[in-house]
Amino acid sequence: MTAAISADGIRQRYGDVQAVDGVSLTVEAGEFYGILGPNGAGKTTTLEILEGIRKPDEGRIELLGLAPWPRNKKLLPRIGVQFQASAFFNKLTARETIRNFGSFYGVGPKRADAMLERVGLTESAGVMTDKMSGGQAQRLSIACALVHDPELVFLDEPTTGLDPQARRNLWDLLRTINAEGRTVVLTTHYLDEAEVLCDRVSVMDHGKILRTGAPAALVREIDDTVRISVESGLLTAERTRELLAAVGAEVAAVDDDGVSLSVSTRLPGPVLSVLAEQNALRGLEVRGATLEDVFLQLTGREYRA
Ligand SMILES: Nc1ncnc2c1ncn2[C@@H]1O[C@H](COP(=O)(O)OP(=O)(O)OP(=O)(O)O)[C@@H](O)[C@H]1O
Repeated sequence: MTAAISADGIRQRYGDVQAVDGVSLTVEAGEFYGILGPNGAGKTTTLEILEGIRKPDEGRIELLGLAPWPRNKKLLPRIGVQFQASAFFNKLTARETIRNFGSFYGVGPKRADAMLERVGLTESAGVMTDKMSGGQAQRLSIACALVHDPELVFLDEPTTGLDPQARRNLWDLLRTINAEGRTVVLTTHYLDEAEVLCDRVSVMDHGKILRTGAPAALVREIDDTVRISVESGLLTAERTRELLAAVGAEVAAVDDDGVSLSVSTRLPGPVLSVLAEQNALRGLEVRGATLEDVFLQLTGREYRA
């Protein structure tokens, strides 16, 4: 496969903050690629640099084989960038907005309206953008990014703030966009989103990419950690740690979020025995590792989006 994007040694500093600290990555053509990290990890800055919207302090980028900076007009029809919903003119309808975006690329009103239909907004075509729901606005912003049929699409946290149903609907749309052959690069702070959508994901924190791989492969790499949860309040995290240490149980982490007490371990047997002896099995759930555990292992702290 040909690389759609290759970036090497990107750095960006804002005053005292090293927002991007030596990022190198490759996105293959046709791939669904995710940059996953908590707020402030440096995802948006990285994305803007890859798109050619922002000049990095350092680093080399090739986008579809060309340098995106200084702004390369040849690239613009080939890439789609999802604008944040707030970038719309409030007093334009959805139809006027998509037609406007289409006109930037020489796309006529018929094709622009067809894109509105693609994202399920035909019935809301006459609604002013400031009267749209969060899900409708996100769909419109994706439609605007796709109106000129680009081969590479960048999406910056496209499902943030949506309710679960609206998120699932958007996931279906994004899968289709990718299945049609477009390369998709998405940033997200949702672990489940990265797990469900992405062929490969880069886990990012404090401006650095910590690991890149298929979500399932990243999870497998951390050696089958199992997460055992019981109701919070049965045992404190501290007491649990003491009890587990007393029997020599190997645990990666013990955490109490006020709802559940969770223990991550490679060897669930001794942990379950200790909890059973303490009569602390109410609400028991045992599940395999997820990207959350990958993040914990890579950073030593719980994932907080
Ligand atoms: N224009 C700016 N000026 C100064 N600091 C900035 C600017 N943009 C971002 N930062 C800082 O750089 C760091 C990375 O921000 P960035 O927006 O790239 O992260 P992010 O992972 O996309 O976070 P979020 O999910 O909150 O958008 C943060 O500490 C942020 O506060």
